[in-house]
Amino acid sequence: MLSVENLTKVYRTGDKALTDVSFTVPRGQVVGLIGPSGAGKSTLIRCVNRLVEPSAGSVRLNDLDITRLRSGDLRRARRRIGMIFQEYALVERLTVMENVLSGRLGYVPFWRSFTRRFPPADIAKAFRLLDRVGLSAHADKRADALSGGQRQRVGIARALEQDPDLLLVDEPTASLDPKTSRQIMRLIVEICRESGLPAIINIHDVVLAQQFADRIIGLQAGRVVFDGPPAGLTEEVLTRIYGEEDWTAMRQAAAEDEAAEAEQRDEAKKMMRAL
Ligand SMILES: Nc1ncnc2c1ncn2[C@@H]1O[C@H](COP(=O)(O)OP(=O)(O)OP(=O)(O)O)[C@@H](O)[C@H]1O
Repeated sequence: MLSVENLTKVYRTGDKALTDVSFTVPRGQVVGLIGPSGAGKSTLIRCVNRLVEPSAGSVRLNDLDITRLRSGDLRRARRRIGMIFQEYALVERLTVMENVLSGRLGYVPFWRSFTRRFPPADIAKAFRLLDRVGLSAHADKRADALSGGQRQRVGIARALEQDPDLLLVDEPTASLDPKTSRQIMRLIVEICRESGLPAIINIHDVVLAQQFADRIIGLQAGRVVFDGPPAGLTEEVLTRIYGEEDWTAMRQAAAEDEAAEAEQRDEAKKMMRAL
């Protein structure tokens, strides 16, 4: 379980990015973190693994107070926090398998990581994970030969190879088309449920968050202004989070996306009929 208590972050510039943020995420729960640009979503995700140092408050993962750890212990704790990124952060010239195994780098001794000699159990686990994310046929391909959706699947497998107790996911679908975005969100949520992993997903696409997350936390100017089930995201709540103008624009964009997808499906049908 992840427990965030009264988390506050003031950057050196004086920007107050988070104010008194508190919530707990139980095992297997996927939280969609939403809010307008500058609301503090990235800061919150980064404060959890202390890539950004919180100014006050605490972050606990199971029995470990992450906010009190010193460098060596913090490094060990970070191994247990899997991260999935918008731009996948793969090593392009390495194979899919090597990228997944790099999730173990925090665990293997330096000489082993240098020679890339991983224990058989790690390799067996990587094969199982590649199978789970639907990439077993691609294990030996170079990462730069994959599509965006496939790359993100590698990113997911790499995070899981770490044996994490928590997943932090930063805009996982921002570089993907709508259909692939839904597949990736579905995969992340299914995996979290199967393995009892708590997850926080920073996601700007409200429709996608609503469709897949178990719970939504809405940030506005660094404060939690909504914390509840996806069904609770009423117009009034969305206006509270995004303000009138932004929310209208976002719904318009979602409607346009949907229309574009429908058009693509029609085109595909026409082409099939013409064959
Ligand atoms: N390194 C930094 N130094 C100073 N201020 C920062 C820094 N990073 C973020 N901020 C400020 O903190 C606030 C929250 O930013 P943050 O990036 O966490 O928001 P966000 O919700 O993730 O936005 P976006 O959706 O645009 O990524 C903003 O006012 C931002 O300008």
